[in-house]
Amino acid sequence: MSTQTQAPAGPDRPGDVTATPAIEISGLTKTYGSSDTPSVDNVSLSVPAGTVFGFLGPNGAGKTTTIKILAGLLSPTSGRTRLNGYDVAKQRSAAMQQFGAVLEGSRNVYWTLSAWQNLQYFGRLKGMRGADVQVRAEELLKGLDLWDRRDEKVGGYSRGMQQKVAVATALIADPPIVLLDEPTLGLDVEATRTVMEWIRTLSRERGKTVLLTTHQMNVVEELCDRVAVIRKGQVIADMSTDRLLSQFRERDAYEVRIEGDLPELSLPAGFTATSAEGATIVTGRVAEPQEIYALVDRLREQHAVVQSLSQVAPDLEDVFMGLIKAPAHD
Ligand SMILES: Nc1ncnc2c1ncn2[C@@H]1O[C@H](COP(=O)(O)OP(=O)(O)OP(=O)(O)O)[C@@H](O)[C@H]1O
Repeated sequence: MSTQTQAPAGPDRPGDVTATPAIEISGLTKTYGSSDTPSVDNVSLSVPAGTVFGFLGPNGAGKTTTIKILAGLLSPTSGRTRLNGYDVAKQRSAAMQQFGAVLEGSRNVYWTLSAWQNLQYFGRLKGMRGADVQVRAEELLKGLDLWDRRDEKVGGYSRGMQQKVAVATALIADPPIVLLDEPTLGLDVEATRTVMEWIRTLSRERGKTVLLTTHQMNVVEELCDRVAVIRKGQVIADMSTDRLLSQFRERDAYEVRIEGDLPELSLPAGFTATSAEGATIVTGRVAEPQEIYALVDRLREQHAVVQSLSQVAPDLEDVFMGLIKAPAHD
């Protein structure tokens, strides 16, 4: 007689992080109410532990819906999501211990409480001991430059400070997975930098898995190891960030800055000139790098003084448009 081993109740292979993806989404579909069209349509993705994964797509593509399902805030119409091997629907309590989340509009923060009170409240809610919450809250508030204003109500903070409190709240219980929906939306340059440095530290030094959505190309470029692009609820690309960027660098535009106001310049097809504060900016796209040298020669023939030549990185909208024309996976 043979003995059958029961499948473990937790992750498929507990402790084996290489075998269990941190985030696993299989055939996920969500149709809201009586809508005919699914907002998330048979999405499957696997995010290895320790990765910063960019979940990208145009407005209304289905990113927030997917994150809300991962966070257990919405039920899918069909399909399955697992966090560190724990099924979000069937092993809810264990799955909820695996992540912290920053959702749109800092909804994981109480505005009438101070930053300190928010962290105490959410730490206790996550089952932490009071003494541990105090230590962790101090570490987070100091790290995010909020310590001096920890006793003020979050509602009175600037948008950047509120977002930093949202990040701190998500990290209070030191979860292995961090879900960040537009973590830098509406932040100024300095606050964006702080939040980005934190995300990088979380991944590189603390081994966390980060899934983030963003519309900012620099965030993708600087932080993400891998990206998936979703459009109309469907994944149209799932590849390394390097591959995504190299594919689109070829389509990059160039910008040549010329001394003086010279809108009458004769330019090759595809280039345009605009005046800008005592200078002229010539922009356009080239198929071959040599074309840019031909442009510069032509400008010099017209006695234009070239001050600078730079490549303009594509923005994410360009990337999405390119992917729609040429879907890609690797
Ligand atoms: N509560 C809801 N009820 C009905 N439809 C919804 C609801 N929430 C989202 N949707 C619809 O689902 C689709 C996907 O929305 P979702 O917010 O997930 O997109 P997104 O990719 O996060 O967009 P954005 O970048 O603008 O935040 C959209 O068509 C949206 O209108």
